[in-house]
Amino acid sequence: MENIHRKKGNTVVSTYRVVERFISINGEAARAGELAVFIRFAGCNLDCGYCDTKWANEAGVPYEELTEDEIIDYVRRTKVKNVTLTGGEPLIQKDIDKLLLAFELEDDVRVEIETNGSVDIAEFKALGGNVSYTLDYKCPSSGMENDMCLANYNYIDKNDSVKFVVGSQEDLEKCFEIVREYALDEKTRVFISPVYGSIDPADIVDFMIENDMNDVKLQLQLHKFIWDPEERGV
Ligand SMILES: C[S@@+](CC[C@H](N)C(=O)[O-])C[C@H]1O[C@@H](n2cnc3c(N)ncnc32)[C@H](O)[C@@H]1O
Ligand SMILES: Nc1nc2[nH]cc(C(=O)O)c2c(=O)[nH]1
Ligand code: SF4
Ligand SMILES: [Mg+2]
Repeated sequence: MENIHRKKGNTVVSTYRVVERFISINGEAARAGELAVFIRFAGCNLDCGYCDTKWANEAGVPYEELTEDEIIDYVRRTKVKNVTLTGGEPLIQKDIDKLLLAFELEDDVRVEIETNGSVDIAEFKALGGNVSYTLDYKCPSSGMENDMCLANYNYIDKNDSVKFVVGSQEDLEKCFEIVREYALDEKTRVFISPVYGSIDPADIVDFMIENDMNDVKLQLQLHKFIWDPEERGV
């Protein structure tokens, strides 16, 4: 993303394009059901056919330009311990490494990054800290499968997750193949989630049973059951 800076005295500080920030329960992955504070950044390098947040990726989307201090101050004021950085694609935001380092000083918070699986996470993992990565594997129906950075499976651990958002039997078969090829169920948490409204979750369960997928979890996006699935800020 384009570099944006703001001056604070003589110091130039980075700013981040935030399209929405809100408190909710996390509807997805390892901390599903727990309170979380969300920071959603503008812009994405992919264009998944099913994306439920396309609006955040549009060129003219309104955004706030927030500094690290402003983001961290907001998170502190919420008193919520789980922070989800999402988008758009959080890991293509200019200076996101600086924001992650700033979060390291916050002892009480756990940061989760929802990332699309196309960005090499090695340099971010090397920063350490209280950060976990929820990495999508973009299945065939997303149209973005060729962009996956498979080297990421060398860096993930049990504090991270790989999520397969599936919309078809072909997606399920690809999920099975990738989990097996990279032994993902031994290295990390694995979630299978339906593309909302595109596949019956019961078909996912049948597939899991038929293929002895013991160490993966079906995950339905909780927020889409609690609120209108089109609603923002939840
Ligand atoms: C909107 S994306 C933003 C973060 C990042 N760009 C990514 O793709 O992981 C957050 C999560 O929502 C999932 N998602 C997007 N549209 C969806 C849909 N229609 N049904 C189910 N999950 C969806 C994505 O696969 C991803 O796991
Ligand atoms: N409640 C809620 N939980 C979420 N977990 C991941 C989300 C995302 O869009 O990345 C999300 C979201 O948009 N809402
Ligand atoms: S990578 Fe994430 S934000 Fe980007 S288009 Fe796909 S689902 Fe949407
Ligand atoms: Mg979402």
